[in-house]
Formats: sequence, structure tokens, C-alpha cells
Amino acid sequence: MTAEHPHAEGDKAGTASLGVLDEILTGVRADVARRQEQVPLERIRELAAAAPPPLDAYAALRRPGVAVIAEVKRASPSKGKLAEIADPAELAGGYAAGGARAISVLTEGRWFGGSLDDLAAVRAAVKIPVLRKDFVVSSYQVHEARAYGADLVLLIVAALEQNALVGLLERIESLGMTALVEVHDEEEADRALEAGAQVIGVNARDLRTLEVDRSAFERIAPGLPSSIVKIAESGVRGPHDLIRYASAGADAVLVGEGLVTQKSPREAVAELVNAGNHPATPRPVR
Ligand SMILES: O=P(O)(O)OC[C@@H](O)[C@@H](O)c1c[nH]c2ccccc12
Repeated sequence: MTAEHPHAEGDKAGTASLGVLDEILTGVRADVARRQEQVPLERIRELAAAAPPPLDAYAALRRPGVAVIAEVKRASPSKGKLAEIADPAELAGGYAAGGARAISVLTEGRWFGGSLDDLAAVRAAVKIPVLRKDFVVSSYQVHEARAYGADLVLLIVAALEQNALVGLLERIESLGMTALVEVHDEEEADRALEAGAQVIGVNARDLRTLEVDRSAFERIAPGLPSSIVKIAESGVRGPHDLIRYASAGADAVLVGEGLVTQKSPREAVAELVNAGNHPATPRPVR
């Protein structure tokens, strides 16, 4: 991470007016431009085309039981440093052994301490679908995701104009990957559906203010068609949160902090997976 976590202390007034998301996006655009100078689009397209074929994440997430998507997350804008994670491949291997259905890898460097190398390391270590978790604003990043072995790519509705959202979603699907389209309110959910999203994540955290509101999923999920894979993102501290999200129709939960801060992330995943498979845990009606 650069610059000692810009928001650890923070110019709070500045943050509120600009929004953390906008600040993150400015850095992301600069980083993409720099990488693209080193590896031109044409080259990254070739690397993407040469990568082993993507796994079917939609099918994996639709299987019975509440799926756990376990995240490799070193730091966050809201909490600063979360965990050391010297070996992301080992962490991901533990997640998979604990029963995770997919692995999410943060690749944003400035705020989350992630990298594309983390993505490649995790890809090489597990046989389940891998999500590139980043602030994707250009098709260059989509080809990069594929080149580094991603099966799923996050698209954040709040970060994209509708045209860009549609274009990036089509690009992801044209490379055989699945788009996880992230929303935080009903209006964004409508935009996600209109764009053709099949997998929608409701982030309990508002990326502008960083506040967590676990009821967002309960408000939005019931309005989504049954064919949509519904993922509850953020704020899962343990089985009780998974069960709450499951009661509101979650096919999957995406968990970062609640796993990386545990002594045994593998056991922490297994506990969630058990709760997700328990006969008393509600399942989505299809
Ligand atoms: O650490 P948590 O609260 O379990 O959250 C995980 C994940 O939902 C969160 O990292 C996240 C959700 N959407 C994002 C978009 C960008 C970066 C990060 C995220």
C-alpha cells in the first residue's frame, strides 16, 4: 500500500464531500494507465486468450446450501490494516479446504494492499472459481483479470455510467467469465438488472461513506428475479449473520474481515459453510 493509508487518520471533511469511492477511482485510473504503458492492450488480450478456460461461477454459486465466497483482504479504507497475509495462496488453500465455494482476491493496491500477483498466486492454488475484486473501469482490466486467471469480475454500479456498465459486462461474458454486479440501493439494482446482470451482490457497505447497513440486502433481494444469484457482501461476522442473510434469500455471502482476522481462517470458513448447509437454514425459493 502506498502513502500510509490515506484515510487512517484522515481529512474527514474532504472525504465526505468527495466520497471515498471517487478518491479510490482516481488512483485506480492512474494505476491502470501505468500498467497499460508497460503491457499494451494488444498484449494483455493475447495473454487473456492464452489462459486456461474460466470456470462456471454461476453454476458453482447456484448449488444447494448458502455458498461462502472467502476473500483475501489485507486492508480496507474503513479499518486500515487487517492482516499480514504473507502467502495468499496458502490462505486461499485453507479457504478451499474449509469448503469455500469461490475465492475473492482484492487486486487494488493503494487502499486494500492487493495485487494481480495475489490473483495469480490464488488461481494457481485452488480449483474453485476466483473473483477479481477491484474497481474495474476499463476493458483493459477485464482482459487483465482473465490473463491472471479470474473466473468472475466485480463491477460496481456506483462507479460506472450505464453505458460503461453494459459494455464491461458484455466484455466479461465474451471472455467466458461471470460478472458480479455490485449494488447498494434499489436504483442501482434496477440498473444492474437492466444491464443484464445474472449475479448481483448487495454490498452492505456504502462505498461513498463506508458505513455498513446490513438491512440493505433485505430491502433489495426480494425484488430480484429468482434466476439471479444473490450475494450478500460485507459485515458477516459469523454464522448468525449468514443465517440472517439466508433468511432474506442469499445464495451466497462474501466475507473478508471476518475470516482474515481469525486465528484459523480455514475453520472460520468451515463454520460458515456448516451453517449454510444446515437443514434449518432458510434457502432461496426458486
Ligand atoms: O470485510 P467484509 O466486511 O467481510 O467485506 C468483504 C467484501 O464484501 C468487501 O471487501 C467489498 C465488497 N465490495 C467491495 C468493493 C471493493 C472493495 C471491497 C469490497
